[in-house]
Amino acid sequence: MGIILGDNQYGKAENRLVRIYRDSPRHEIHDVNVSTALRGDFAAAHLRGDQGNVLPTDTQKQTAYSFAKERGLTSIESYGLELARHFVDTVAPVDAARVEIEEFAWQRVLVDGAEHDHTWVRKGQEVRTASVTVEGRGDEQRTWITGGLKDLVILKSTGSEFHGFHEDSYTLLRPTTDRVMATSLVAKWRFTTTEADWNEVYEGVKAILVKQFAVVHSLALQQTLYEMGKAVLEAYDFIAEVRLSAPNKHHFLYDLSPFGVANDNEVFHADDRPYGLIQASVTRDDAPDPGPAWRQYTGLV
Ligand SMILES: O=c1[nH]c(=O)c2[nH]c(=O)[nH]c2[nH]1
Repeated sequence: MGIILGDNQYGKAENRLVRIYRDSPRHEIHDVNVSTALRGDFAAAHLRGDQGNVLPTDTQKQTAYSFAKERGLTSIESYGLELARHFVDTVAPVDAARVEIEEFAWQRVLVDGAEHDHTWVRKGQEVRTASVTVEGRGDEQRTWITGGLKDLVILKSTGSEFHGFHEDSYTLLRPTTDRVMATSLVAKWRFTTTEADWNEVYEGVKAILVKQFAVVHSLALQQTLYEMGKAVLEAYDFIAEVRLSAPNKHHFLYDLSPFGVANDNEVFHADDRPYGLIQASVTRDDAPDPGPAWRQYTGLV
């Protein structure tokens, strides 16, 4: 029997970094959580404790902070690309680098109706995400970029049905033609370009996802997810695939009949678990192979 080392990767996870642009009185802020991982020739470290090929995770951290100034941080996709390329291009044992980033949004405070230059409140809304994977050097170099969002909590109070489902001897669920539909959406999309107006695309994709959730008359969360992904692919020809994961945040009609009180879809128990977890990927039929685009490091993005 032989024992071999399998897939491995290592890096510094969750560097909390805030980059402030203060070149004019109106400052800009980017509040991110960056994780870097290196893949390559690290067998000696695992098999013999030989660190000769190992760029310390501390160095990866220092690079992440310095690059926020040296290379800039105006979008998480472009910043991730700079970092990932740097590790692959300059560290010989590194075959591939994976950078995963979460961005927390801040909203300018309004003072007397005007946006303040250097004060924000944290937006409680969704977290923006991105991953960049760079493999190989020179002409052989290949790059995969994904964008995304998570924790986008969204609810519609009608326009959602669920009936006609398969029933067996364990089925208790009653069909409904009018229910609350709510989720905390996780969406990820895979780019086929390495150059885009990343911030504009992010806002555009988010707007499409939200609009579809609102306007699609839903016969199931599955159908809504498909329509959301499809609309994104129709709008952006440089996005090849959209992956969606949506917990069905059940709102159960509360039984007020013991009190002789009518409840016509007005009072609900918002249950937190268990929840249906609906996941779907929507892809172009000619999408290029995803390669390592979805090979995760932290699992946060
Ligand atoms: O949109 C839904 N999809 C399901 O698969 C499902 N299953 C369930 O019990 N409720 C729902 N709702």
